[in-house]
Amino acid sequence: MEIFKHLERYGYEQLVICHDQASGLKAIICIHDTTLGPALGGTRMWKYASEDEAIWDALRLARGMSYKNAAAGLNLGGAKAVIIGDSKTDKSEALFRAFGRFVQSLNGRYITAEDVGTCMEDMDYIRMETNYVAGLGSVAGSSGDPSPITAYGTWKGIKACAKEVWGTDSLEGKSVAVQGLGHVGYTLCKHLHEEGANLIVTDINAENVSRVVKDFGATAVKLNEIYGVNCDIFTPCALGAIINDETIPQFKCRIIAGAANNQLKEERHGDILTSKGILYAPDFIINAGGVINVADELQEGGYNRNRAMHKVETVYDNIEKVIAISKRDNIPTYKAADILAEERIEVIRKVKKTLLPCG
Ligand SMILES: NC(=O)c1ccc[n+]([C@@H]2O[C@H](COP(=O)([O-])OP(=O)(O)OC[C@H]3O[C@@H](n4cnc5c(N)ncnc54)[C@H](O)[C@@H]3O)[C@@H](O)[C@H]2O)c1
Repeated sequence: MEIFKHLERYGYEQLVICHDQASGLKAIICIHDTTLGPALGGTRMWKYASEDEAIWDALRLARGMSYKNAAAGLNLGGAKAVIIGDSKTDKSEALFRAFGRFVQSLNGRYITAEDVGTCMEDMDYIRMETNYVAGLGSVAGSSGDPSPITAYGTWKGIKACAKEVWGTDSLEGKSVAVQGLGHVGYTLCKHLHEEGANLIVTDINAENVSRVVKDFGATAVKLNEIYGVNCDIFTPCALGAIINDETIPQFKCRIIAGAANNQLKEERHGDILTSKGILYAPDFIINAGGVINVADELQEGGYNRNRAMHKVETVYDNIEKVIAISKRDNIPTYKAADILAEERIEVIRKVKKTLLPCG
């Protein structure tokens, strides 16, 4: 494992190995870039097959957070932490408090939050040792469940895509195929239905399907049929890697835009979508509502839901910016999304440091 070569190549700042024998804590905190501000990124708890796998995951996810936060227009850098362990059996107060002390030791360079395998209660334990944690369960004024805000931002992002493809951002009469009707998918269906879109839906959970059929008059299809249905927009809100060699030949839509993370199985699948004339809304741009929501807790005076909702509307503008860069540089949108983030970090890095006298 050539860690320093990798850190140098992608501009990483810091990799922290955290160990506490008594609680069994084995964690890695990776800070990718703090040009824009303190590095925000969740703590993942996972049964990694090896220490190398955990380190690589922390590196990959931290860099992803720099891009997500920068492109969302947040004054935050990117980081991620991973705890090696089984989230079903290895959690304890001591483990999260030990981890909280390591977060505190970074003195605000890293702000943590929940992620896969961790929950708000775990964040409450971390908070006993550090203030550098967002998304708390027990603290009044915390940002709470991010899903409705993510759904709202995703809806705005879909509208920006529609504007590009059809010249109007109205979704009235458009057919939208939604895969996954959980926390985000359900609320997104509500927005789409209220705007007059026709919904075609699927989910492995039959109850979730029935609810959307009943509440929004959606048409249900079998799990594997969702990719090939006749629709204008395909909206993945369940799993990653659903844009792949098997699904691409089935798509009949003009737009793929949804909240799911890591939708492209491989980058080349983004190139294929472009060659087929399908507009792809890069996932980390369109699903930024969750991080925008939690980041609002860090503002002076604490969380303000109206302000978070207002900020999430910029997902529309960010999709427009991605499309503009994609046209400017003649590149697929997934690459344009990276460039949007990189350009913002570079511009701010170069702003002249003028002396600010205190007092
Ligand atoms: N919740 C957020 O704020 C947020 C923020 C950013 C990204 N995301 C991403 O959006 C997606 C949805 O998040 P969520 O919070 O709604 O999760 P969720 O677990 O509440 O919902 C996911 C839904 O997908 C369904 N599903 C799982 N496998 C499926 C399959 N093979 N076919 C069809 N449906 C399937 C599940 O039954 C569930 O109803 C995830 O990929 C998540 O990582 C969520």
